[in-house]
Formats: sequence, C-alpha cells, structure tokens
Amino acid sequence: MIGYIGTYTKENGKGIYRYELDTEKGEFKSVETAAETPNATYLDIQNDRIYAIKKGKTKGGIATYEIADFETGELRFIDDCLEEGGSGCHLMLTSDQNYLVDTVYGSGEVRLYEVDDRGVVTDRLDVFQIEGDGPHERQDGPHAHFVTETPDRQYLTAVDLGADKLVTLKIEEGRLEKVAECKVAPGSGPRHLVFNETGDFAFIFTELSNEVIGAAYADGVFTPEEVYSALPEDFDDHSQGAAIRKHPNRKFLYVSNRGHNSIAVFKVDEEGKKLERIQIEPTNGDWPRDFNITPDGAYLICAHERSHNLVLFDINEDGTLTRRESEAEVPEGVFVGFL
Ligand SMILES: O=C1O[C@H](COP(=O)(O)O)[C@@H](O)[C@H](O)[C@H]1O
Repeated sequence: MIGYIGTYTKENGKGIYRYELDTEKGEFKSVETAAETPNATYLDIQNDRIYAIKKGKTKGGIATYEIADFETGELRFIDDCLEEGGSGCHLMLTSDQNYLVDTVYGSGEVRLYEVDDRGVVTDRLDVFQIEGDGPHERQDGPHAHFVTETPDRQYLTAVDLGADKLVTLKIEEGRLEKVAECKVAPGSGPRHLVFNETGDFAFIFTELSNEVIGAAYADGVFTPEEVYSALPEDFDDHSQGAAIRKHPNRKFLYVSNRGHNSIAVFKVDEEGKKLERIQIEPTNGDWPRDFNITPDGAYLICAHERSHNLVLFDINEDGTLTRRESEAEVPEGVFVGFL
C-alpha cells in the first residue's frame, strides 16, 4: 500500500514523502521524497490529484500534483496558486470538485479557491475572516484550524481554535457567506472534527483541553452535548490535542495527544453519538501530530513531528492498538494519508 506524509520544511523535512507499507508482513517497506516543496503541512488526496499546502517566501497557497504512477506513487507537479498572506494549515476539495478551501491558523481566515476542469487550483476567489478570541494565552485572536464539508453537502464548517467556535459557511457564487456559529467551552481550543455515519452528529477534538466534544448536527447548526477527556485522570502535565479519525467500521474513534504522546481509543455506540474510552496507548515518539487508519481498517500509522518517526500499530478486533516493531524515519511529519 502506498501512502504520503506531509511535512514542515523548517529543519530537514523536504515537503511530501511517499512510503510503502507491506500489509502482509505489517512493516514499512520504503520511504522516499515524493516532492520537495516548502511546508506541505496538509494534503488532500483525491483521485489522481494531490492538493498540498504550500508556503512561499511571502506568499501562501496551494500546489497541485498529479499522481503520475499509481504503482509507485510518483508525483508530477502541475501548478501552484500563491498569493500574499499566510499559508494554510488545513485544506479540502469540495465534493463537486469545483472549489478548494483552506484555513489559516495565524489570521483566522477561511479562503476559497477556484479549481479548473483539469482539477488544478488556479485562483483565490474569496477570504472569510473569523472573529473572536478566548481566555487561553494562545487565544489572542481567531486561529482557523480546519474546514470540512457538512454531510448534507450544503455547507462548510470551519473549526477555530482561537475563538472557541465552529463557523458554518455556504459557498454562494464564488463567495463564502456565514450561515451559523456554535460556541464551545471557553479555553478548550477546538482543532479538528469528524462526523458520524448518519451525518447528524459530530465529534470535535480540542487542542487546548485534549477533549472530544460530541455535538448534534442539523442544517448547518451544531449543538454541543457530552465532553470526553482523552487524557488519564491523573495526568497534569502539558499536552495538546492533535488529530481525530474514525475507523472505517464506524465502531471506534481515535485521537492523538501531543505531550502525553499517546493515542486515545474510544468505542462509539450503535447510534454513533456516545463514546466510551477504552485505551490510551503510548505512541513511541514525540509529538504525534497526525495519524491515519488504512482503508482496510487493519493498521494505524502515526507521524511524530519532533522525534521524526512513523510508528505502525495493529488495530485489533476490539478497536485497541498494538504497536508493531516496524518504524520509518520521516522528518517533521504533520500529515498522514493513503493513495
Ligand atoms: O496544531 C498546530 O497547528 C498550528 C497551525 O499550523 P501552522 O503550520 O499553520 O503553524 C500550529 O501553529 C500550532 O503550533 C500547532 O499546535
């Protein structure tokens, strides 16, 4: 199985790496540079395209690659769309494939780009500014961290760490219009979210409080309900929540804790609305910034931003993780994905 890692390029990282996982043996086979590009901190892999965050010297934007060879995962750079301003921290292609959207952590912006009929990002169309702040020292202003399409495909939801809120937006004639906002607990710092399978509930992972917030969802509006900690009750040191991913079988949810350096595993109830924490497993590295689950649901791969290693876990029948011996070196890894 071929996959990709997006990395910072502040130290030794090159941008985009491709790796091969031997799924029979349960070990990494190879890792090599796929594209040298500045700070490819998030990727969206869609059909034969990879869209990557790109940070130019004074400009920020998106690079489009073609997956030139599906056997090897070789990439071919097509073009980039760079404009004045910061670079994003998350991006996504809309399901109609007409737009790409990114979020800028530094400024709290959500930006809309045009995608042409070759699947290439060509132009930045609009910028939406999220407003607000929060009580934590890292909440001096808005810090937009994530954007996704809602399951009804009507809206986009942006998650803002600095303003403790979710903002629902609609694309109207190439512009981003606000539809609704949902405040979460002050100081929690929401980072990423996933929806359940029926599309009427979301799980939001917070960076500042390392918690999963369950929230009902209907027609652009979120209503927060239960909150679940991802850390052991007796842990009182520094930790920052990072990624949240659901298992393809819908029964389990996983989140990573940076500082505590662990992945918390939750069992999801039949309705896809309530969680039970069943494991907190050390990741065998420092700063598990991202991880992902192979499409067959058999393995979890975790990328560590500070210890520069990829760690492989078996996902057991009951959802728990068992670490494998096999590891691979990737500098400054911040995104994990698959072909
Ligand atoms: O999770 C995090 O992400 C933000 C945004 O990433 P950036 O590459 O756009 O800076 C980062 O600043 C923050 O330190 C980190 O915890």
